[in-house]
This record gives sequence, C-alpha cells and structure tokens, in this order.
Amino acid sequence: MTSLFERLKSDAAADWDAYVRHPFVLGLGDGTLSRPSFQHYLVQDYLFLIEFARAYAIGVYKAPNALEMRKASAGMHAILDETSLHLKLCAEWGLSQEAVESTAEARATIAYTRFVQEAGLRGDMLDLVVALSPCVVGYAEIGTDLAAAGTGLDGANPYAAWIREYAGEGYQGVAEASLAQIDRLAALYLTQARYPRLLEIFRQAVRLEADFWQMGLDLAD
Ligand SMILES: Cc1ncc(C[n+]2csc(CCO)c2C)c(N)n1
Repeated sequence: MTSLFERLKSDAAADWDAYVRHPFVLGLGDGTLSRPSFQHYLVQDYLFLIEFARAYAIGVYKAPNALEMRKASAGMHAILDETSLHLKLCAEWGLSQEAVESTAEARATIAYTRFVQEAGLRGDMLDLVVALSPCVVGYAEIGTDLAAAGTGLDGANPYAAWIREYAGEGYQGVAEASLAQIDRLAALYLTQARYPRLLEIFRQAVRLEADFWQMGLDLAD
C-alpha cells in the first residue's frame, strides 16, 4: 500500500516540485546563491527552528501514547540541538546569539511556523505530523538531489557543508523515522473522510516552504 506521505506528495506534485526545485535550492546546488540571501535565510531559519521545536512540543501534548510522546520529545530536542549549528555559522559572520535572537521574524517565518502550530492545536497528532512533513522529508530529498548533482559537494561550492548535512546518513535517518511516524499515526487516525483536509494542510505547508526560500532570495522582512 502507498504510504500516506507518498499519496500526499503525488496529489500536490506541482507545489512539491516548486518547493524542492526552487531557485534558492538550485543556487545552493551550483553555489551561485548570493551570500546575503543565505545569511538572511539562516538567521530566519534559526527563528523558524525555535518555533518548530514548539510545534513538536504540541506533539508531545497531543501524543496518543507514551511511544509517540517520547518520539515527539526527542524531535523537539533534536531541533533545539540543530540550532547550535546555525549559531556557529552566524558567529563566524560576526553575528552573536543575542543579535540573532533579537532579529524580528520575517512574515514568511511567522506564516509558516504559526500555520504548523495551529494545525496541531486545532487537530490531532496526525494533522500536526502532516503539517510538519514537508519540512522534515523535503530537506532530505533536496539534500540527496543536490549531492547527486555534481556541483553540490564540490569543494568550490560554498554551500557544500549545508548540502552534506542534509544528504548525510544521520539526516536521512531522521526523515525515514518521520515517514514511519506518519504511517503509525495514519494507522490510528486516518479515514477516507479526513483525506481532503489532510491534503489541504500538506499543500499549504509545501507552499509556505517555497515562500520561505523566496523570503531568503528577496531578503524580505
Ligand atoms: C524552513 C525550513 N524547513 C525545513 C528545515 C529542516 N528541518 C527543520 S526541523 C528538522 C528536523 C531536525 O531534527 C529539519 C531537518 C529547516 N531547517 N528550515
């Protein structure tokens, strides 16, 4: 049987492609993305991750059993740990933790994170993990694609470390665990009647991911 994620991705194929093949992503892949765009993205991504960790905390609350509660809690901690990578890079550019934390959230950051949190607050844990999935699984797909593309891991590409991080075994394992989590929750909660609403949550989250790349490209606030 096709997994719920594969079904959602195939039913939102045009939006998914616009996200994973966004000009920002192509610029990471061939190294042509401007440094200010990447820096603007990374500072906003730090703010994004803090709110994303909060979305996992909603998952801890909404978990239907102790296994899912532990997994959501581990996810929250993993995201908080991921932020130290961002802070390290920002520090190399002369931006302190205080400077990053006092940066205002861009509208694209607010829109995406609050959308995901609200999907979890309003619904159950299946709604929440569907809203989270474009982020977690999409970055694994992007990492793999860019690493395979030739210029991605080239020593001359300034973004090779970023690509290596998401193409690496560690992160690929995180994405696989997330697919398994969606399938466990689908087994508990999915009905045919719920599918259209889940697809709508998924599609909007994918579009908000693409907007997040665009915010980086445009240096939008
Ligand atoms: C806009 C945006 N979307 C997705 C990710 C990737 N990401 C977010 S949480 C998470 C799980 C880590 O445990 C991963 C990989 C990001 N950093 N920024």
